[in-house]
Amino acid sequence: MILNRLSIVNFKNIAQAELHLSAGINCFLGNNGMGKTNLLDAVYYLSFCKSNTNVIDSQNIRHNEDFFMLQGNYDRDNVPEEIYCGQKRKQKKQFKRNKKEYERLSDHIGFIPLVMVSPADSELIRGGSEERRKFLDLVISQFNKEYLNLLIRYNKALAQRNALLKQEITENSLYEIWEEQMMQYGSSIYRCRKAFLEQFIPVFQEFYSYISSDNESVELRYNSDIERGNLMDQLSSVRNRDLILGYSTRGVHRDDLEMSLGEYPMKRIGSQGQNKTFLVALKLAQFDFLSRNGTTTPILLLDDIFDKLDSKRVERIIQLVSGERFGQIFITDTNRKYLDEIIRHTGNDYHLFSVCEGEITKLEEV
Ligand SMILES: Nc1ncnc2c1ncn2[C@@H]1O[C@H](COP(=O)(O)OP(=O)(O)OP(=O)(O)O)[C@@H](O)[C@H]1O
Repeated sequence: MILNRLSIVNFKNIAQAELHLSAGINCFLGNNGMGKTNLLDAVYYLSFCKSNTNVIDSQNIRHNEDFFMLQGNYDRDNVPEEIYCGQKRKQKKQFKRNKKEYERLSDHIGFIPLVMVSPADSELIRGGSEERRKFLDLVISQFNKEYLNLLIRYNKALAQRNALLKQEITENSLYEIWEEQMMQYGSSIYRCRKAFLEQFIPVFQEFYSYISSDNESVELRYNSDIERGNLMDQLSSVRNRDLILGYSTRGVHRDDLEMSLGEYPMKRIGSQGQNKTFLVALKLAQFDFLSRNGTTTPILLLDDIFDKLDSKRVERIIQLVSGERFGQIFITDTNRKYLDEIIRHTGNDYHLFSVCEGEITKLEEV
């Protein structure tokens, strides 16, 4: 998937931009607060029909303006595709593919596959288990449509059981209906997560080793209550305790991915650079997985990922993403002098742009 041309009007601090992009690496350089992330967010928007940072659509309209407009002209395996998004204040957004408006935005999601790595993703490591389940669910549901259904059904049964617990109902038969469903859907969710991780973990480890030049060993371990035995039996055995707590303490809604560096938890002992490497390796493994299981190579957005990484690791990441497994890449950085040099050494096609107070200008390569 290649974004050849991007037009932006009034999106956040970008008043107007018309960019012709490289099919290889596109690098956006500028000081803090200039609009680099906003530009990547515009690319993200055209894939996911929403901003990665701001959930309220109208807040993405440039201050004191009435609308924003984004248009991307893509090459999807040699087929041209035009994606348009228009948002006026107090109106529903318009989203069109080749000038035809989508009836449901969900029909578009997945059509322009994209993976973004941004500083906010550090929650994946530092945050609670919910962040990691969200990550698993997002990646799996992008290629397995049935998975989303399983999650919906499981969550419904869980909500019903929790409602009984909150009302302090003690009749066993009422619980059993929902506990059976939690077991049935939960076991299927477990199998999907397990199968996904069996493919995902070796790729993640391969990427981490490459970026860290084999200096550290990292692990990802999947933990689930399903592995402790029959879920229905477990739920019935903890029912009295759950009644006191008012929520369900067993099930796949508590699954977690244990992340470790050597023998210790990553979030406790990892340095900032090691955490960043871990995160980049996770997201690149997500990219690899989507690429293998999807119909076209995703676009990769790397927002401000080089902060806290030493020059060796930056170089390894650039080498990795400019290799055959990756496609078109967008990178932001704050005027890092040697980034230009590293990219030039890869021999890939690349464009450099400067971003200054929302104005984007193409820089000539030296
Ligand atoms: N709706 C809006 N209208 C006008 N300006 C906006 C709007 N939303 C955000 N901004 C401005 O965009 C700027 C932030 O841009 P962005 O996050 O892209 O910066 P950046 O270049 O990525 O910086 P950093 O290097 O610090 O990450 C801020 O100055 C903010 O005020």
